[in-house]
Amino acid sequence: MSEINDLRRQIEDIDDQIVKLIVSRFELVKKVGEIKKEKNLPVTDEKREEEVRQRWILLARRYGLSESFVDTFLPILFSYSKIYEVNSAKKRRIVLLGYGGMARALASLFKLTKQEVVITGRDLLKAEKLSNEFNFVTMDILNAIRWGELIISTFPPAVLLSDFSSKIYSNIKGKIFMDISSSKNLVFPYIEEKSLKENFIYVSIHPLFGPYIYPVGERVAIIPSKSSNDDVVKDLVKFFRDNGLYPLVTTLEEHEKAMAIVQVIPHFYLLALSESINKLSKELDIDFSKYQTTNFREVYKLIRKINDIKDVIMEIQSLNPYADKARELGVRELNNLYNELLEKKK
Ligand SMILES: O=C(O)C(=O)C[C@]1(C(=O)O)C=C[C@@H](O)C=C1
Repeated sequence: MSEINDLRRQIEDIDDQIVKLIVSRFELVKKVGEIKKEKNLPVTDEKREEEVRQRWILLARRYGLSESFVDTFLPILFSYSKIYEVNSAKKRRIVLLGYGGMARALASLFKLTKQEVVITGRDLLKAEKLSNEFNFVTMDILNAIRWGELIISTFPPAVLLSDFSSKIYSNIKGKIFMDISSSKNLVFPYIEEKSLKENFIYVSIHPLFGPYIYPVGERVAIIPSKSSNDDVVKDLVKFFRDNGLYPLVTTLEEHEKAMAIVQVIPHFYLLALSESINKLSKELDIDFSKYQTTNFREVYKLIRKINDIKDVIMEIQSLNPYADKARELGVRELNNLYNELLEKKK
């Protein structure tokens, strides 16, 4: 036993050093973040991440560490580096409409950059619960939009198109309003028209990440409308960059096409895959959880994630204008593969 204890003491010594070294690394990363902010550069530098990864792989080979350790550890290290890199940004009066997962993700970023945030919605108790999590403030909707300067709605499309939201649109003259819908085909023209009529500035955004906190370095698509000019867009690009995201200015059409590729098809396959796995395991009467391969574990993680946000996923499937085309193609490709494999058997 004393031998184990002795070894454990040595392990603890090494842990002390690892933690100290990681913190020293973060201190340096923080300085990189300050320079990037001065130079208006985004937090994420994918090219540099690949360079760092290649160095780590060489080191791993030299010292006999498995490469899979590198590929598991480095993404975690990078994601925490990015949190350290986000500094306080110019203070804006931000109103978050809604208190779901995406509101929480955005609130966590605004906490890092020390923004002034009011969280509101139809249920003020729920709004208050989220506000308390980040030490922000809750007000009723009308007071909040009177106070705010940037209004970010996390409401679903049906709410954005309702009389309830019309009341908001008619009380935000001169302010910037953003929605975060994944499919914008219905809501964009509707809010754009409202913005021209009610004299507010509409810029549609789509955070390209899920409802997880501290999404530093993730992308956000920005879609200008007829009521926004170049200065507003430039200001928002800087705003999102300073708040730790990677802004991408695009058009409504390009956005919807891109989402057909990166959301509609993958979600469609994953939902079908989820059902197929469940049904086959029942039919064959096998508890597959005992037999998870590493790849299966990754795939199943994704399946669980998308099942958690099934409402949003079904909404995208029904609202994206290219969804029918994407799904038809998806089914056709499955059939082709099925036939190809059948042919091989003959
Ligand atoms: O070198 C940089 O630019 C950093 O910000 C540091 C670092 C890292 O942790 O090594 C973190 C994030 C970037 O995406 C790339 C690399």
